[in-house]
Amino acid sequence: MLVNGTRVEDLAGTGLTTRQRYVVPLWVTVPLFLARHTARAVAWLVRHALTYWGISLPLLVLLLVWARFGRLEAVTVLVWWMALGLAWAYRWPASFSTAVAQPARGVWRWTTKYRRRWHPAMDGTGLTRMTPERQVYVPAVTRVRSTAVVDTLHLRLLHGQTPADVAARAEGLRHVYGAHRCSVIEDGPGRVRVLFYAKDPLRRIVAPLDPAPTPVLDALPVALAESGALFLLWLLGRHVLIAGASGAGKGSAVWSIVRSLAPAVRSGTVRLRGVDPKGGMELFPGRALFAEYADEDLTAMVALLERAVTDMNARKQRLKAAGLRVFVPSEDDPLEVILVDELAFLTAYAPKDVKAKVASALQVLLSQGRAVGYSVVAALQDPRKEVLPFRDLFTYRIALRLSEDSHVDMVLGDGALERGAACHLIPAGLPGIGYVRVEGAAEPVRVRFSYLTDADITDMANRWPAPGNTAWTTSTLPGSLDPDMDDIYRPGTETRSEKSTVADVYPFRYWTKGEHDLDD
Ligand SMILES: Nc1ncnc2c1ncn2[C@@H]1O[C@H](COP(=O)(O)OP(=O)(O)OP(=O)(O)O)[C@@H](O)[C@H]1O
Repeated sequence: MLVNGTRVEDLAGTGLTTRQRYVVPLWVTVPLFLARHTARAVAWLVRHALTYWGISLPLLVLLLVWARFGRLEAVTVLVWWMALGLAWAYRWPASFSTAVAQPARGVWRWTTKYRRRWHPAMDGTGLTRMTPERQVYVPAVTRVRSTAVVDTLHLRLLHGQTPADVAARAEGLRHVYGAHRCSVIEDGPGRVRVLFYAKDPLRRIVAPLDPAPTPVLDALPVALAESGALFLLWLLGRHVLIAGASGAGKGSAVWSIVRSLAPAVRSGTVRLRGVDPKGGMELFPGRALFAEYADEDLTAMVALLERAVTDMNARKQRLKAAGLRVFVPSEDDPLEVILVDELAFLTAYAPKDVKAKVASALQVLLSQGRAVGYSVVAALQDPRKEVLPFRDLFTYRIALRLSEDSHVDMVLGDGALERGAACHLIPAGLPGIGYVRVEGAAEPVRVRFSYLTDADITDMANRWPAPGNTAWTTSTLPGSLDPDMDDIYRPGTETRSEKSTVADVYPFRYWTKGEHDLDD
C-alpha cells in the first residue's frame, strides 16, 4: 500500500506516522460537549417524565397554575387533590392501591432498594451479556409495583434469554435482596415478572373463610395466597387432586372446599357424596352435609361410586335429549361433588376386585363428568403412578407437604419443582401450606388453606345440612380456634394498615383459569 507515494513498509521504524491528525479548536469542543450532555439530560428527563406521568403530570399542572394564577391557587389545587385522593383511598381502596399506592411504593422501593444493586445482582447471577466489543447488556426493569408483602419487578429479557434462565437464578436473587422468597413468572414473550416476597403471610393460621350466600362455583374462596390475596378455586367442570404426606393438612384443604360450597349444599344446587376409607375419621363430623356417604364398608363405598356413574350417565342422556351442551347447576340438576379421602386405600391397598371396580368407576367419572356437572375431589398421601395410575385425569392439582422432591412433579406436572414448588421443603410445623398448579398457568401458586376445627365442621354441618339431612345434625362441639390467638388470619377483621397487605388491594388475584394477573 502507498501513502503519499511511499510504501507503508518503508516507513516502518522511521518515526513517521501514517495517520493524519486533526486538531479541533477548544471553541468547538466545549460547546459540543455541553450540547451533548444537555441533550442527554433532557432525554433522561423526558423519558422519566413519561414513565412516571402520574407524578410529572400533576406537578406540571401545579407549576402552570402557580405561574398563571399565583401561589395561593396552586396550594388550593393541591389541597383539593389531597382531599380527593383520601376520599378515593377510603372509598375504593383496591383501585386506589392499584393506580396510586403500588406504583408510588414501587418507585420508592426501586430507588431505595433495588436500583443500586441491580447491575451487580444481574452480573453476579450470570444474567448479563457481554458483546465481543465488551459492551455489557443488563435485563431492563420496565416497571415496579410494591405492596407491604411483595415487590414485583417487570423485566425485559435479553435476546436469547428465557424465563427459565431467570427462574434458575431466583434463589441467588433472593439472597442479594434478602427476600423471604423470590419467584419468577412469565409475563409474555420476552417479559417476566420477578417477585420478591418481603415476608410470609402464610405463617399465620387462616381462620375459616365465610362462604358466599350463593357460592360462585368457579371462584370459591378456599385459601390465602402468598401474595395476601384470597385464593379462589374453580370447581365447576374440574376434578381436584390433593396430595400431601401424613399430617400435611389434606383435611383442611377438603373442608375448606366443602365450606365454600356449604350454602349451595343447603339450597340444593350442590350435592355432596362422601367416601372416607379411614372409617369416617375425616368426613363423618360433617355427615349432615353429605347426601350420600360411606365410610366403613368397602362394598358400600364401591356402590356409592358406581351409583354416581349410573346417575351421571342418566344425566348425560337427559341433557343430550334436551339439547343442552352447557351444564348449569340447578336444584333439579345440582353440581355433584364426589369427595374421596385417602384415595390410595381404594386404588392401591384394597382387595383386587375392589381396586378394579373403584378404578373403573373413577376413570369414567373423571373422563366424562366435567361436562355434565360431576366433579371428583380426592385426597391421597402417595402420588406415585403405582398408587394412582390415572392421576393425569385430575385437571386441578394441589400439593401440600410431600415426603420426597420427586413427588412434586408427579403431582403438579413437569417443571413445577424447578419453578419453585418446593413441597418437600414445607416445614411440618406449617400444615395446610401447599402449591397449586392451575390449568393454563405455568407458575405454581403458594397458598395456605383455611383451618376448620372439629367444632367448625359440626357447626357448618348444622348450619348448612343437605336437604333432608337434619337428622344428622349434632350438637356443636366446643373448641373453635382460640379467639385470643394472635397468629390467626381472619379475613374481614384486619386493621386498615393490615388491609393494604391482603386480598382487596393486592395486585394479583389468582384464578384457576390461568389468568393469574388481572392487573395488566
Ligand atoms: N390449614 C391448617 N392450618 C393450621 N393447622 C392445620 C391446618 N391443616 C391441618 N392442620 C393441623 O395439622 C394436623 C394434621 O392435619 P390433617 O389431619 O388435615 O392432615 P392430613 O394430611 O389429613 O393427615 P393424614 O393423611 O395423616 O390424615 C391437624 O390436626 C391440625 O392440627
